[in-house]
Amino acid sequence: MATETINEIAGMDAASLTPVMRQYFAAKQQYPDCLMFCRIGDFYELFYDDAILVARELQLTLTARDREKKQPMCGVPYHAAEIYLQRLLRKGYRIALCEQMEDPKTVKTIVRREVTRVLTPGTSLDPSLSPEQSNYLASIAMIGTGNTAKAGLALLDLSTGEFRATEFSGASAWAAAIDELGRIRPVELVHASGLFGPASGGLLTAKNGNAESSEDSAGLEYIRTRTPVEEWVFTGDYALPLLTGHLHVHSLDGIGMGGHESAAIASGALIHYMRATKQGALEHIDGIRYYERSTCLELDSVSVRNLELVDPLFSGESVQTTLFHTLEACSTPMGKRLLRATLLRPSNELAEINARLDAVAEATADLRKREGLRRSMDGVLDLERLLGRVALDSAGPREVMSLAATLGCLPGVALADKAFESARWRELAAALDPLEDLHYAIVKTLADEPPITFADGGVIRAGVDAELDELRELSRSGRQALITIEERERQRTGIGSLKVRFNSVFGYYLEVTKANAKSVPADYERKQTLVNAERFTTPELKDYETKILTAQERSGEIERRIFAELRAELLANAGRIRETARRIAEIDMLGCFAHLAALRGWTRPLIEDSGVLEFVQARHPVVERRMEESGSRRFVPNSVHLDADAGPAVLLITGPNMGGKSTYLRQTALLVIMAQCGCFVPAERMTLGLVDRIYTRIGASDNVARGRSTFMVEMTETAAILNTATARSLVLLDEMGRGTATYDGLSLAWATVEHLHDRIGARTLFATHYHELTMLSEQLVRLRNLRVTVKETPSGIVFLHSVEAGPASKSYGIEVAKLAGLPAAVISRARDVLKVHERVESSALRPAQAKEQMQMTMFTPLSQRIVDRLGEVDVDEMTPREALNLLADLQRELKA
Ligand SMILES: Nc1ncnc2c1ncn2[C@@H]1O[C@H](COP(=O)(O)OP(=O)(O)OP(=O)(O)O)[C@@H](O)[C@H]1O
Repeated sequence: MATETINEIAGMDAASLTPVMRQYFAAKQQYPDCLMFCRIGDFYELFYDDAILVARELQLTLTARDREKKQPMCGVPYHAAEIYLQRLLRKGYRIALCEQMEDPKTVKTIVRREVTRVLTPGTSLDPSLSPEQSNYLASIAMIGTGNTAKAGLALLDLSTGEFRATEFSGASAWAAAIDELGRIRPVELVHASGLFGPASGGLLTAKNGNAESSEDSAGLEYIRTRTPVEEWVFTGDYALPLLTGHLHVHSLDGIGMGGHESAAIASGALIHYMRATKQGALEHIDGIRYYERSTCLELDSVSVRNLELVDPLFSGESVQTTLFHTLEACSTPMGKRLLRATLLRPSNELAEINARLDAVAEATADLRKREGLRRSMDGVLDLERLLGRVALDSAGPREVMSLAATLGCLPGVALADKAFESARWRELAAALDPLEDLHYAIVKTLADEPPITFADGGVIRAGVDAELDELRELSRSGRQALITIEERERQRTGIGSLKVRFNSVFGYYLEVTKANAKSVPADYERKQTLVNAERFTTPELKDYETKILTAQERSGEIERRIFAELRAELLANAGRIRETARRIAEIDMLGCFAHLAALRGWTRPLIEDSGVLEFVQARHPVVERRMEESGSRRFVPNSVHLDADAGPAVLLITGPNMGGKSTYLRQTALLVIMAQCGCFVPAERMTLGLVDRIYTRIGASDNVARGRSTFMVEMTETAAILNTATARSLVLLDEMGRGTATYDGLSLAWATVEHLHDRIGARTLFATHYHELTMLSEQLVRLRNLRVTVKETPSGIVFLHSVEAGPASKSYGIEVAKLAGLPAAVISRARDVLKVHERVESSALRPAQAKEQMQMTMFTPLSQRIVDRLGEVDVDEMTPREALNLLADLQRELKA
């Protein structure tokens, strides 16, 4: 199969190409980064490299346009194209649709073709998107360097019209922006072409999602498509007026972005990109929100992943391990999305958190009002996405009617909300615009059950437009007249089976069977002859046909016009609709928190501005729920007591593998996040001094796939913590240092704990298998040792999962390995080796002797002699005294 590249072929003699191929190459040259879907008749065709690639990705048959098979080609039927396009977009490709701009029937030469739209992952609506997922298109703008650097981010979710931006300053601006992107995980990132590396290649060979990562772009590997655009798009002179012009304001101050130039440039660049990809009217992008990360509890992308807040740690795993799944009991898609966003950005403001908690407390305490509120949202559909579809002109009459159904629920929601007293409920009720005027505008215009499309008419309600009513009457009476004609003609001709019929090619006609053709009167004009029938028309029939068809055509036009007016009215109110959607989302999320609190008996956390972190009898919400669902053991509650100002600041947790150390760490972080979101918590009692940032270093993350060693990743993450944590942060370190030689790891862990304790003073939970670290409690006054407990039984150990004061005495690693099913011989040998190790460590042997003994032990196992002697004796022949003597003998040998 020929695999010439487009460039090679484009260099061919243009005269040797067919006109269609010339059009194809012209389009391809304009959009070289896109897969070119070229409309030819009833198919979209792809050629050359695009054809080869798409045939492979979509498992399509690759054919050829010419005999020598030098022009590979594949195609998808036009009517079924959507499904193929979505599959390619999900894989990160960009697609250009090159359409026929003329009706082939009306032109004699070749039809004109033009690219009418460019589809990219961030600019197309994926119908399979779940309600809670957002489909962010992002852009990043960098201005200045060093301490004066600013990194601006803009995010746009086309499906809802949500448009927001933020900015980071100083030497770490770039890293912070990349981290924010890692948390949000947009599907597509637009950037200036030279931003990520040499101007030639840019960040990545962004073409078709086959991105190559570079050091600079580490942290961006989750973004499927990265799109470089010309540098000038990201300049203030171009992007700022574009943004203010689009949003109809005079200055950045008008949209709350004064002083945030890099954020505004990133936002303007997104508007440019939307226009460049021909996304049509962008009316519903009518505002932008500037947000600050500092008003929230900061969670870096590593923690978001490690704690499985919204996605499971490894893609493809069940979502049941996520906090989002455990907390998701919202009634509306907007509520689900807000919950997800809130988990990623819990609040850091005391007043805000308490306002939410007050509202949740009130709704938790009153079952009747709470259920009333939740029931009022039963019929509420996705207001934001429906609006998005209206704006993109992809909403049909039925969808606009569902929008009306949702709007119809709003007064009920407002009423249910008004039943509550607390400030937040009142604010929400006061601000909730029930949009009754828009509801009325839709229901008074559209029929109760409109058809899906305009083809059959009947979209617009009777009484809306006098001309439409008249035309409908005309076509109704016209149809009645046809029935009368049929009846009359049957009598006149004596042909009982004569029928008046219609088809789109011949219009109305009289049909008689062949057998009756001889009885047809002379004034019938023959239209068509079939095998069994003859079709005729008459001047009278032609007259009615014209009347009916003209009336139908005209009423179709009127229906479309009225629908377009309705759409324009809705779009003119897009801002109000979106604001309302935001309030509904908040009402829904608070109702969901109250529902969970009541259902699961969760308690209200006491939030204050202090260094305290105290949980009494707390449970891990996700693990507990999964245990309940599987009907397995009960979760064992545990307590935490930390006080960064005046009490213990570091908890050092030791204990066996599988003892519950990681669960204890994660549970602490999750409860802090829940509390700062305004949610009640699974604990008997909780007092929390506001946390500004949560840092986690838990287990190996999937960074290894990026080509960095586990140890390197661990140290990079630890460095980030030690460099940026504050006395108000919460630091969780799990098994730090295990990725390198024991003593190196131990020393690093030791120094890290000291640094956290002495210099930073952050509330810290440190789980470790280095028992040596427990000695730190003698030296560090604000460090406490905790241990997860186990019970030793004759058949092995039992995990109690309860956390107690004091260091663990043993690590039980070999017992856990035994439980895991390691062969008995390996377990027995490991026990021998361990004993020698322990003896060497505890004895006063000089290093040389110790080494010698270790080597001897490793290669000539002591136990072998004992095993051999045991093998030789015949137990049946021994007296009890002989057996005891042998046992004493063997023990002596072992101790020697
Ligand atoms: N408090 C608890 N109550 C009941 N089960 C628990 C509790 N804590 C942990 N578990 C269960 O014990 C298992 C091991 O927990 P975890 O991974 O936290 O142990 P670990 O001490 O961190 O182990 P390792 O040191 O090997 O990483 C998990 O399956 C968890 O479900």
